[in-house]
Amino acid sequence: MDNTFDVYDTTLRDGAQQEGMNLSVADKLIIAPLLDELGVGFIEGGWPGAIPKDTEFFKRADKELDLVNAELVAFGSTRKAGVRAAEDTQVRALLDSEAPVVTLVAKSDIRHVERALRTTGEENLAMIADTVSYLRGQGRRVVLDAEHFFDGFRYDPDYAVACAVAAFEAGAETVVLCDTNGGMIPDWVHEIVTSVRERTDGRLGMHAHNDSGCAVANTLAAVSAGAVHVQGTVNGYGERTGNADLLTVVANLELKHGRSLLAGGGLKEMTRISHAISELTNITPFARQPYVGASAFAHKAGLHASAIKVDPDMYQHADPLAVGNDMRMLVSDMAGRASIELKGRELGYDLTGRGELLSRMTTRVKDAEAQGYTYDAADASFELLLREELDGARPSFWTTESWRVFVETVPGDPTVAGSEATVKMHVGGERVIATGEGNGPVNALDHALRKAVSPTYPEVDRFELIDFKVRILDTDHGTDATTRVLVETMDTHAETTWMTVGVGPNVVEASWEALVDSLVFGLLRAGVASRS
Ligand SMILES: CC(=O)SCCNC(=O)CCNC(=O)[C@H](O)C(C)(C)COP(=O)(O)OP(=O)(O)OC[C@H]1O[C@@H](n2cnc3c(N)ncnc32)[C@H](O)[C@@H]1OP(=O)(O)O
Ligand SMILES: CC(=O)C(=O)O
Repeated sequence: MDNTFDVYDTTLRDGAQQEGMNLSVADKLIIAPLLDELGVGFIEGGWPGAIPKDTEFFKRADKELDLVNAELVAFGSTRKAGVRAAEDTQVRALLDSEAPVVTLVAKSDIRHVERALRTTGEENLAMIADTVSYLRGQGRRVVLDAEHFFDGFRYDPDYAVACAVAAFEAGAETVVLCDTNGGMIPDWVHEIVTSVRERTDGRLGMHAHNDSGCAVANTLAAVSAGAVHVQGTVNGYGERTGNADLLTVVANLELKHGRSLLAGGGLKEMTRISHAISELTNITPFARQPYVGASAFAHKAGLHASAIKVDPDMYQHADPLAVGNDMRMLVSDMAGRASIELKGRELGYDLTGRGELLSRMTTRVKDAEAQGYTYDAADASFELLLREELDGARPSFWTTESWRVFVETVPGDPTVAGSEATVKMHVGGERVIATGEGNGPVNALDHALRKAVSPTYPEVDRFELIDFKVRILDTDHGTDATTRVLVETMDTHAETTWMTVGVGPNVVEASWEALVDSLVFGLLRAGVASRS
């Protein structure tokens, strides 16, 4: 048996079956080269003949894609019952796609054959054999996805194995055992794959869905039982709870089993490619995704930080750089001096040997967090606090004398709804009074603040507020509860973002604090000197 190991990506086919995902042909043409760059061996592009967009994708892929590492695969089903493979329109569409590899889905659970296909077990075996040998005769490499294999095997092992044997005898290079309903657990998978290996000597693969939460573990169990082909999707996209996350599967096989699977050392590109594909699918990346998630190597507990200071391996199962990710320190009420020191280092401040300062900072962070501040989400506010401790005073570009805001609504007249804010400040050596209008009080304050400071600090015009989150902290206090506001700001020139936090007895006061800090931090980061 050929023991070459296949990494087979089905993001563009099974991944696209995820609720809410809608990939255009153009999206697929951008994602395919990213998968190729990752170094997978196979890219399943879709089902030509069934889905018009996929037919179009293969037509354009033939001309527009220049894959270096991967073979393009067309997916489709075996011929229909009672029809010759050569006359089946779906099979014809697979050939017309010009893909060098075809993956056929075939029923391998006798109950599905009889109840869903409404045909006999014998005819289904003929459908598999005919379609595989016809495509082989047309010069295509063929993989067989044995649908519902595990459930089918548990019900009637002889029939499930007969489907695999029919495919091998007709020339399929690999039979992929599919946990289509995703309900398997690793020990069942290991036992079944082992048993199938005892009954056939062809190449076996694994295609797992995540309904039991075990898709990655099931894939690894299949590999340890002898499977030599793994299927999955980037970021675990897929129908219902998704497919096995191919990134996690491959990272585990490379880093724990010591195999080299991705061409061109693609492992190091994994985090970047995962996030680039999230952008294209328009699905927010999952922060806690193994290996590539933003939180995958983020440490919050003070005790972890104190050991990490000695050696990062003490609290990390793998080197984040191996998958193109990075270690991050989170500062919160769980921080200790080591957390502050490491966070400072991450932000570019060497706090080695500054024991007293670290103790003061730790106390300030814990006290502020007890009031509702949250620094693990607001690095910029943490840095301002640190600067204050280091310089002996908070960074300052102006002083605020007062601000006020009022809201006007006339019931029944939506044109009157609006807010107006006035700020009185000392900026650039002058007393400035500025007003701003907005559709709400925070918007009006933001306008007034910028109007007051931008003649002296025109840099603020490039700072854009891109996200604003409000959280009521004492939910049992109703309208007089403490409010926390998180503001995300972007420097449109530098294309960097930062988060600031404000806490107050109401949303407007909390917002003011977060807004002021966002501009102050932006000016500091842009290297602007105080002109006050
Ligand atoms: C487990 C998986 O995820 S497999 C991939 C599933 N992906 C998709 O279904 C997406 C693309 N699907 C489609 O566009 C459509 O469902 C199509 C074109 C495939 C079929 O649509 P229709 O022709 O309208 O068929 P309909 O939905 O009525 O029934 C499915 C037909 O496929 C047949 N069929 C189902 N599985 C198989 C199979 N493995 N081999 C051969 N025929 C099959 C059924 O028997 C039924 O045939 P019938 O028309 O003779 O009754
Ligand atoms: C083939 C496939 O997608 C499945 O069985 O889940």
